[in-house]
Amino acid sequence: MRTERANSGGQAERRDLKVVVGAAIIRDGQVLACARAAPPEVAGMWEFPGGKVEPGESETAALVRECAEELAVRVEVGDRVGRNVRMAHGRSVLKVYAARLLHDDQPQALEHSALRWLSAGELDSVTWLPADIPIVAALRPLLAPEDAAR
Ligand SMILES: Nc1nc2c([nH]c(=O)n2[C@H]2C[C@H](O)[C@@H](COP(=O)(O)OP(=O)(O)OP(=O)(O)O)O2)c(=O)[nH]1
Repeated sequence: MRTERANSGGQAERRDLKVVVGAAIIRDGQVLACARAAPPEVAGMWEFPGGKVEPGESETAALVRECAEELAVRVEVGDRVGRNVRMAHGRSVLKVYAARLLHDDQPQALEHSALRWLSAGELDSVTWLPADIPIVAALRPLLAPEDAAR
């Protein structure tokens, strides 16, 4: 995405803002959380499946592609969850969308070290990447209050 901002001299300067999209895949009132396998600084922290939107690609198409690459699932992308979260000193922005699995596809951890389905009461049981924290708060009301199996 191209944006403009004023530099210290008050002049507008162009810069590229990278968009990272994440899918909050909800099934039976639980959201799919994914543990990053790399890089080492964030390995073991939890995120939504997704990644960078490629040039010319829509955010929806990027989510469909990333979910297929990372989890081998087909998804339908729904509404935005939470706000835009600036990352990397403002050079990128995280946007999360609700999504649902299609055709009874079962997620596989092709690129993550673990996958977990979390109810609202379980959202705090994992350490989320810092940018995800405001998104997780917005997600909470969309989920079942607790693990239905308990
Ligand atoms: N996918 C994803 N990335 C997130 C989340 N929260 C968060 O801070 N990030 C950060 C981690 C990374 O710095 C960046 C996304 O990078 P990525 O490695 O997943 O992107 P990608 O799949 O396009 O990977 P690559 O082509 O650059 O290897 O956004 C999240 O919930 N999901």
